[in-house]
Amino acid sequence: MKILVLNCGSSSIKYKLFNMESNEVVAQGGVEKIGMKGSFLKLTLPNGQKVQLEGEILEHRAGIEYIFGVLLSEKYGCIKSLDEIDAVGHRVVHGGERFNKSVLITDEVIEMLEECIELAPLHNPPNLKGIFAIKELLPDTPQVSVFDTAFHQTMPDYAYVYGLPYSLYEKYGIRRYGFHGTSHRYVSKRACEFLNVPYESQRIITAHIGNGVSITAIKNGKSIDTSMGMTPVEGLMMGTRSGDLDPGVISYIMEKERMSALGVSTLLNKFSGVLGISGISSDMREIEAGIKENNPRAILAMNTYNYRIKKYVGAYSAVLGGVDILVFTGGVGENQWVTRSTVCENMEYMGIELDEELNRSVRAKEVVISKPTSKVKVLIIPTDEELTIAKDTMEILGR
Ligand SMILES: Nc1ncnc2c1ncn2[C@@H]1O[C@H](COP(=O)(O)OP(=O)(O)O)[C@@H](O)[C@H]1O
Ligand SMILES: CC(=O)OP(=O)(O)O
Ligand SMILES: [Mg+2]
Repeated sequence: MKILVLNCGSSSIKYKLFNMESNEVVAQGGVEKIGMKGSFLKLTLPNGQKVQLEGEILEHRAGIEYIFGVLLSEKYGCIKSLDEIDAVGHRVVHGGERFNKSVLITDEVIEMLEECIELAPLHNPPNLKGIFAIKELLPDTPQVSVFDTAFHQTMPDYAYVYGLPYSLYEKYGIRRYGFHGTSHRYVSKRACEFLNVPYESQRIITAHIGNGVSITAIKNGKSIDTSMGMTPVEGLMMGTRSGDLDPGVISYIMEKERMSALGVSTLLNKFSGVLGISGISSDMREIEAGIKENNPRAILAMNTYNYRIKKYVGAYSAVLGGVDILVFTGGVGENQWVTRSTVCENMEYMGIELDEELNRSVRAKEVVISKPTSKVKVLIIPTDEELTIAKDTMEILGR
């Protein structure tokens, strides 16, 4: 059985084609700069080599057609006919309160997804474009929607409600939803399998530290709190997103800089966080390079970034009543030892004892990085959102 997983963003479409019998990725890549000058498709060949193919890709449907062309091509292809694709699984960012698990996409589901657009105007419209394109191009192929928000629907009301007039929640659904749920679910379960402990009775903190950053408290297999909010800008500091901030600052900036709502949203989402503080880049590898050159703003960006993760670990330890497992994942969580080390520093009081030497020497693989005496097991678990989406898709189709 072959399942195509799509992650449609505003100007990009990432794809992976899985052979579910062997759990293998048979093709992967992405279209970038959709609707812009210089759009292209980048693919990774089975031998790891990367290939870039230029093409005029004006909108999402054309992007998916381009991907199909490559999947079928003699030179880079891996299938002979599109009929070999048994199902398509989509990453959908916002499922609001309507979806607490993955679903088969029907016309009724599409209507509900359209109702969620208001909550995620940046993310859901491109997700829907992908769904519509597949509906047209592969009308007989089942599609499944896997939501970033679904795993967090188990949060208690006191964790998700904001301190605003309750009517705003009733009127617009303004509350915490949380994101990266597919990743938090996958790595928390994987950690328990790896440690051979029952998922249903653990207190787990999962730190997804990538371009977007979020942290989740999981008790007895359920998300009970998470750092992202109604939108993915709340919580930890990220590559380009501010994370937590005094709400008073927003109206102040709008007034002082004569900024519109859209302007301030762009500022908080695209020009803040690590990029905003450092003035160098949103990419942690470049921040590390800046630190080597003693760039004070790179140092400040790194310190702020790590400090905030530590603060949330402490908060979620309180929320969970102690911690059994702490998981690091995402591009930074898997690769950057200094963040893991700083977060775990002086945490012996709550049972975290990191094996410093081991932590420095490992990256991007499943490994326990705490000392054998550590009460809290600290792990790196590389996330795999796409495989989780493919597995959900297969499960929903009852195969
Ligand atoms: N070797 C590394 N050392 C430090 N940071 C890294 C390394 N590799 C990747 N990263 C960081 O991971 C980020 C991307 O994380 P990832 O989880 O892949 O992002 P996305 O949210 O786009 O899926 C990059 O911006 C970079 O900061
Ligand atoms: C929802 C979200 O924050 O996703 P990403 O980290 O992929 O930007
Ligand atoms: Mg990611």
